[in-house]
Amino acid sequence: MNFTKMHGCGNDYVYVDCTKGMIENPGEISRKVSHRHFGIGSDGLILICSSDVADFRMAMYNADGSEGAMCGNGIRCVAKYVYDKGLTDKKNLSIETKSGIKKLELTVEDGKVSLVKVNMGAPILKSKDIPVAVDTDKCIDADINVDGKVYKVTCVSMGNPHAVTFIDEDVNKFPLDKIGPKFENHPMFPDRVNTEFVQVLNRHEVNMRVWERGSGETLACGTGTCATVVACVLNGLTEDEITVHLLGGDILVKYDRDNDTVWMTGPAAIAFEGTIEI
Ligand SMILES: N[C@H](CCC[C@H](N)C(=O)O)C(=O)O
Repeated sequence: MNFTKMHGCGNDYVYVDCTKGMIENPGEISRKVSHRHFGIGSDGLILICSSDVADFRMAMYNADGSEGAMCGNGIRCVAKYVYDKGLTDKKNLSIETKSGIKKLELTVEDGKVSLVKVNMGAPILKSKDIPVAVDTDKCIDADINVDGKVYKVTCVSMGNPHAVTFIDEDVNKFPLDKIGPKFENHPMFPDRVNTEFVQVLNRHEVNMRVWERGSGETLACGTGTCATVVACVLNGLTEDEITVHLLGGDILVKYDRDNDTVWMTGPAAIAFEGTIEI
C-alpha cells in the first residue's frame, strides 16, 4: 500500500489515495499503521476517496480502529494532498465527510498548499445530538465529576463530540494521561468523547491540550479548537476570533455567531511517503 504521512500542527495521519479503489478493513489497517513501534506511527488513517456529491470524500479512522465523522486537521491535509499531487487544480474545494460537505479555501505558495481555511459549519449544542447524557437541553459550564474532582465542561459537537474543560492551571503540567481516559469513557458520554483542556491566556489566545477519543493525546485537534472557541464565546471568556496554541502549532478559529458558522484556518504539511505491506 502506498501512503503519505501528513500532519496538521503535528496531528499526524497516514493518508491513502483511494480515488481509484477502496482498501479493505480500514479500521484494522488504521490500528496496524498507527502503531508508533510496529507500524508507520500516526494518530490514525485517512482515506481520500472520490465523491458523487463533492470534489472528494474523506474517511477517517482513529488509532484504535474506530471511525470518526470529521477531522479538522485531516481535512486540511486532504486539501493539500489533492492539490499538491495534481488531483485537482481548484483552490476552492468541497470535501464530503460523515458529518456533511465542507468548503475549503486553499492558500498556495510556490505551487504548494501552505494554509487552508475551512468552513466548519454550525456547532451542535443540543445535549442529545452530541450526545451527552444529561437532562438539560444544552451542556454549558456544567459540572462533571471525574476521579473525585469536579470540573466544568461545555459540550459541543463539530460533527464529532467534544467536552471543553477550562482549567486554571498550566495546561502543560496537567496530568492528561491519567485524566483524559476518564473523560473519554465517562458515563456522561455514551459515544465516548474528545476532551480539550483549555487555559485562557487573554481575550485573543488560549492554550489547549487534547485527549482524543480513540487516539489518546495528540499534538493538535482541529475540530477540538473549533469546539473550544465556541465554548469560550458561549462562556464569555474570549472574543469570537482567537488563536489556539497547541503542542504542535497554532490554529486560528472564528465563531461567527450571526451566521452560526465556525471558520478554522491552519497549516497542512507532508512529512514523508512510502509503501507498507498490509
Ligand atoms: N484530530 C481530529 C479529530 C479526530 C476526532 C476523533 N478522535 C473522533 O473520534 O471523533 C481533528 O483534527 O479534528
